Amino acid sequence: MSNLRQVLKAVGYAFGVVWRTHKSYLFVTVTIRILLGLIPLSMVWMTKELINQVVRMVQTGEGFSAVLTLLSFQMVVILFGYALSLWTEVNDQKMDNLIGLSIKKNLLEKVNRLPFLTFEDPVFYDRFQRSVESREQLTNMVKQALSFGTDLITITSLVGYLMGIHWGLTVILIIGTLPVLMIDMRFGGMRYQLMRYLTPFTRKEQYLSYLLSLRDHLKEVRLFQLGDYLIREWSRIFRLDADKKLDLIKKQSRWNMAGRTFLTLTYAASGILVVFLIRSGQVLVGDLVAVLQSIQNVQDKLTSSTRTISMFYEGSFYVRDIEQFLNQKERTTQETSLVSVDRIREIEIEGLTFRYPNQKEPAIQDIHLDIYPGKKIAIIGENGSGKTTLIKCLSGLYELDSPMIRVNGLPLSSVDLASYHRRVAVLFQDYIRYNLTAKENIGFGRVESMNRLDEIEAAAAKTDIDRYLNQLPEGYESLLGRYFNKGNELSGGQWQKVALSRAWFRDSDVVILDEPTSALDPRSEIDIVEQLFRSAKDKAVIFITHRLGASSLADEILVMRSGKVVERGGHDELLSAGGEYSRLYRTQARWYLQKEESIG
Ligand SMILES: Nc1ncnc2c1ncn2[C@@H]1O[C@H](COP(=O)(O)OP(=O)(O)OP(=O)(O)O)[C@@H](O)[C@H]1O
Repeated sequence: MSNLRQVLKAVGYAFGVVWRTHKSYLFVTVTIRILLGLIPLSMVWMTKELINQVVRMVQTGEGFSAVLTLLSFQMVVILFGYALSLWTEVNDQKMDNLIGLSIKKNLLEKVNRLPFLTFEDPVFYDRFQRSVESREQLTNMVKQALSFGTDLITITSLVGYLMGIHWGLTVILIIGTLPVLMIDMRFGGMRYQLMRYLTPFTRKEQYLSYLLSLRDHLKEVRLFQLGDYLIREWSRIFRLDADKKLDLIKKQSRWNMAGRTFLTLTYAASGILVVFLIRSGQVLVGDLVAVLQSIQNVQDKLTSSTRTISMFYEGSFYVRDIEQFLNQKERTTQETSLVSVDRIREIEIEGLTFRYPNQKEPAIQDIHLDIYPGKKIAIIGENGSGKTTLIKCLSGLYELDSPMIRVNGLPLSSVDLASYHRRVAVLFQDYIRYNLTAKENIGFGRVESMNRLDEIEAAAAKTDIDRYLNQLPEGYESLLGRYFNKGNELSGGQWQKVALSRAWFRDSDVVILDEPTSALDPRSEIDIVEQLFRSAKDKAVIFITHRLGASSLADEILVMRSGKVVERGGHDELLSAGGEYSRLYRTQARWYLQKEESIG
């Protein structure tokens, strides 16, 4: 009973999607299917009339024109049915497009509204993959439901005809079909469970084939000669996936064979019953052909309907996946109580502690920091000490329950994040190298002002990348990267300058940069950091760096270790304190001096 509820709910959901996307499609397609459903009965009736008419003609020598008329009718009905089937195909394709667009768009919009923390959990990616795959199931479900409706009309009309001949024929039909239905339902559920089990493997298989085929990955794969290893690993997973599916199909085939055998036996039983009816003179020869044709027709439709029901059952699990995905908790951006910020005057971080999902230890602990326009802050520390986590929290990527971050005196959780993000420019270590035009690469910093080429050029000039961009074949309209034809590849440092210009182009109060100069040559680094500080006089700048030459220009330096701030202060103050910062600074300075001496 609960299975039936689950199936009905899923079918209702699938139809709801079509109804919302295209009502007129449903009307057209339902009408066609009703007509298609009635065609088999009319064919059976015409066959019966034709045979009886031929028998009469042979007996009396008259009625040839009636035979011809019946034949012509049959021809018209056959052609009409064919035209309707073609029309259905076109309509089904339209529906595929509409549902595909609607579901994928809903999923992507949902992804866009999910809290960033959701993406830290691998289970999310499994669920997303299943939901995307469910799209096809949903389309199939609607198509199958409509064919099911057509089949039901055919079955009801033919069963009505058979009932008129003898009720026993219907009973035999039902007995023959039940086992087939049960087998199909059982395997529908098993197919879904298998797909669920295989999702992480399918994702790994896709990941390995990306490693083997994407240019950025391929460099390392080739040079470390990882090709054979990765292909072996990919084949292992592919085989595991394929073997499991094959096992299920083999098992299902055995059961289907048994079900089919039983069904064929019931067909023979129906035939015997009809022969008895002819012998007792209850039906004519024409009826015999029509009855056998009807039984075969109904059995075919019933077996395809059981497959449809099993597919509904399987599809209902997918619908549940989509529903669960779409019901995930979203970012709190829609609440009307959120306060919009036009300008960031101050950010206070007080006792900020943050733990990633499923992790025992917090990644950062008890951080205190005051940020205001004009202040330049450098964050340094060993790998994994929590620097990036701190700026992710500061950027509002993670929703924090307690008011550990306050913006203009308000907890970040009560600030409209979209308005906050408008006033913050962030550049992460793993920034995006958009394989789009140079104009877009920089313009994305303030997408609403993307047509202000003079400002884009000014942002490019700040990092000195304008000279390079200007000499490209189509200037700022040139494609960057080699992903598309006619793209222009940049060096690592040039990409970083483009990304920095993007951050520059953003009209922000706070600039947050995670190792913004890691790929730059020392000369460019000094120029850019000095330029940044000069032109961002009225902005707060927070930057992470491993190069202590750059940090020496900051007003306040935070030294992090194991998620905590272990030292803080100005460059001179920290140098004279003789702690971690001074040790690191002197080590780096000595290294450069030694290099200089050895060159000298
Ligand atoms: N998504 C995540 N899920 C779980 N743990 C994470 C995640 N991201 C980072 N961590 C852990 O949090 C800690 C701090 O990482 P974080 O990236 O903030 O360090 P970092 O100081 O920026 O390092 P680096 O200098 O190498 O960039 C590390 O121990 C890391 O393993």
